[in-house]
Amino acid sequence: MVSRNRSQVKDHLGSKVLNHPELRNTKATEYMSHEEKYRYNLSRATAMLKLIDEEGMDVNEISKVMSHTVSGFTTPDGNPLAVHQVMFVPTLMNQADDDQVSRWLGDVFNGTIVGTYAQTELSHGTFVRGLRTTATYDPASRTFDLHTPDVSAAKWWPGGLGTTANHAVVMAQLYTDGQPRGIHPFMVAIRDRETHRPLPGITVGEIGPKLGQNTLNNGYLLFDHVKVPRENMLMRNARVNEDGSYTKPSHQKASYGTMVFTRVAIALDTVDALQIAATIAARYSIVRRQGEPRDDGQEPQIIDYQTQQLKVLPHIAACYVLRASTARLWEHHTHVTSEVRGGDTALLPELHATACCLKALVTQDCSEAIEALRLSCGGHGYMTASRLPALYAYATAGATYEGENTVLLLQTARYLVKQAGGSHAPPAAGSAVTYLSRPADDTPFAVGSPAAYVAAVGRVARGRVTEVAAALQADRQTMPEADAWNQSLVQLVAAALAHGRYFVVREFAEVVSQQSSSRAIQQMLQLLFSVYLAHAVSRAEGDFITYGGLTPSDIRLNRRHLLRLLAELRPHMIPLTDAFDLPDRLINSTLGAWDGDVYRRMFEQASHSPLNTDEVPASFHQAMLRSKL
Ligand SMILES: CC(C)(COP(=O)(O)OP(=O)(O)OC[C@H]1O[C@@H](n2cnc3c(N)ncnc32)[C@H](O)[C@@H]1OP(=O)(O)O)[C@@H](O)C(=O)NCCC(=O)NCCSC(=O)/C=C/CC(=O)O
Ligand SMILES: Cc1cc2nc3c(=O)[nH]c(=O)nc-3n(C[C@H](O)[C@H](O)[C@H](O)COP(=O)(O)OP(=O)(O)OC[C@H]3O[C@@H](n4cnc5c(N)ncnc54)[C@H](O)[C@@H]3O)c2cc1C
Repeated sequence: MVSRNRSQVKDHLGSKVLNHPELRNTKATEYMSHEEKYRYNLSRATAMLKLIDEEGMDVNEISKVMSHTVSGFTTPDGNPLAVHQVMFVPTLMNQADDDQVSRWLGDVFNGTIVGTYAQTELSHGTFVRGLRTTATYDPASRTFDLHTPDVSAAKWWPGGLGTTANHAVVMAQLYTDGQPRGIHPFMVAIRDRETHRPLPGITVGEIGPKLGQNTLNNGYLLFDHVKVPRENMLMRNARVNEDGSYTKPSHQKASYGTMVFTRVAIALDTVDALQIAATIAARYSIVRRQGEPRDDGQEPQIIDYQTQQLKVLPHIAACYVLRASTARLWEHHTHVTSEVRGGDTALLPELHATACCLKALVTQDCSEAIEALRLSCGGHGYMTASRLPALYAYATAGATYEGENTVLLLQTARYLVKQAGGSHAPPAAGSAVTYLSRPADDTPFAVGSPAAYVAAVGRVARGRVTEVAAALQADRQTMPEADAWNQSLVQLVAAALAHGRYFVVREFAEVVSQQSSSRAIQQMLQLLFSVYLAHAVSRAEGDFITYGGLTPSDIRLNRRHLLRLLAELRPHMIPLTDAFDLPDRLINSTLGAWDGDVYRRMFEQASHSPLNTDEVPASFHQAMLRSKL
């Protein structure tokens, strides 16, 4: 397959799955049992993997398939092979050495090896250094002894581990020569390739129901002194030689590379979920009429209420703005990864800092936005068939997995305060933090000027970062580092989010300025940007007064400006969501179909309820009448 960008891959696969003999026909899964749902989603995930294979995609393109637009259709209850595709395969590609890649990859691609990424334990997820699974090297047998010291160190959460995977990349504390060497990845067979039974010493199973995505097939895993050959430690970065001598990786956190990649992918993908939710809410807000009839005798379309415009329209603008910045992050990741593979890790700290704060900002914004969009659909938004609950469950999981958001924002803050204090290597040209070492942009604030808003967002970021850096510095003189850090946690998180917001708006400003193909498109992008900026100010008015140079009068003007902009955007709402180019079957919502035939669809989906099969369900007689209540 020729190289395509992510959006082309998504469109291409979208049309392929809609016409694929094993994928095109869907079933409603709401009334299936846990086991039936798993079987249905697994068989579709497998058909999808075959399709990817037929398409001849390379590993980089496989990760693009993660697009929620496509995977939400193929595996509506969660893809049991997602972690295989998005974490296991990339970990092998990036952390196994060339010999190991050639040893395993054939079996991975012919489906003999199905894997997961087993890092989190019952008692440790965030604090990776605290993981307690051990891998102790024995030079005599040239094996590692993998062991779970007690139940709190059981691996817990890995996707696909429950009943699907037969291999895992296990992150464990390495010991050689009696010395702890930190967390390292090991390729471990956990189930027999033929029988799929757990191998000796392995205890494995599924962890049970969750808020959503119940067929991700998350699992638990314990090791009772399982012997793993030396050649199964992934050795692209660190090495253990036969005699037990140990070679350190070129970068201390080289083994955390998969997490950086997945954070970037999650940020991109959560915007897909927001686009779907925004399309559903926009279409429903046009169809739905309710209230005192107007002069034309019709009840108003709910989108004509100002409050409804505020609930829906800023999130459509956010789709455009966040799509652009996450796409830029993806490009940046691709570039830095190739540098790191070539041995140059100079750009890694900033990539890590940016990936952490964008993953956090995007998943937080998108999950809040999807919930607001769900509420904007009133009672019907609460129906499973609206798809909005599942979209929320998907987006909010992204706020926790792959690094809990607060924790990731603190990683970004750590980088920012070091930059502000000059204790980090100076940023490279084009870095996203150069503004911290320059005087603040003093462009005066003016409603109607996107450049003035961007400057104000920059002043907020700069003000937040420099203020907390100074507070931290002062506290460090009087108390231990951990206490000083803890005294500033809330402000550090706010500083990292402000930095993330500045990154996002600068990237979009560039997109708008570079758009030259059509004046009309540029004007529309400007309008979307203005809505996003005015909404951002309205959500953080205190910050814009405290750090951004806005006066209370500017704040009042901005509130009015935002409402005017929403009225201006309102006639474009449907074209702007149609432009996401989401076929009805990929949207899969009673409220969000293109033809707006909402009420017929709602009745149609109710007909699937098993409680409607008989006029009087047997359960009624069994449970109520017999109990003579
Ligand atoms: C919170 C973390 C980052 C702390 O890690 P720790 O080892 O304790 O950090 P230190 O305090 O020792 O060192 C900080 C130091 O290291 C740099 N750094 C940290 N991470 C990276 C990285 N990935 N790449 C480059 N550099 C990194 C950091 O910048 C500091 O540098 P200094 O120069 O300032 O010293 C860590 O524990 C962590 O990442 N926790 C989150 C755990 C997590 O994300 N788990 C994911 C599990 S898999 C999953 O959830 C799958 C989901 C399914 C799906 O995605 O579908
Ligand atoms: C759907 C799903 C799928 C997952 N898939 C996988 C997988 O495939 N593989 C895998 O290995 N893992 C997986 N995970 C696990 C996931 O990565 C962890 O749950 C996540 O990293 C958060 O860690 P935790 O659960 O330890 O949260 P905790 O760290 O216990 O978080 C609880 C609270 O403590 C706070 N907190 C913790 N540390 C700090 C700190 N230093 N400073 C300030 N506040 C702090 C957090 O902010 C949060 O409010 C999955 C999780 C989910 C929900």
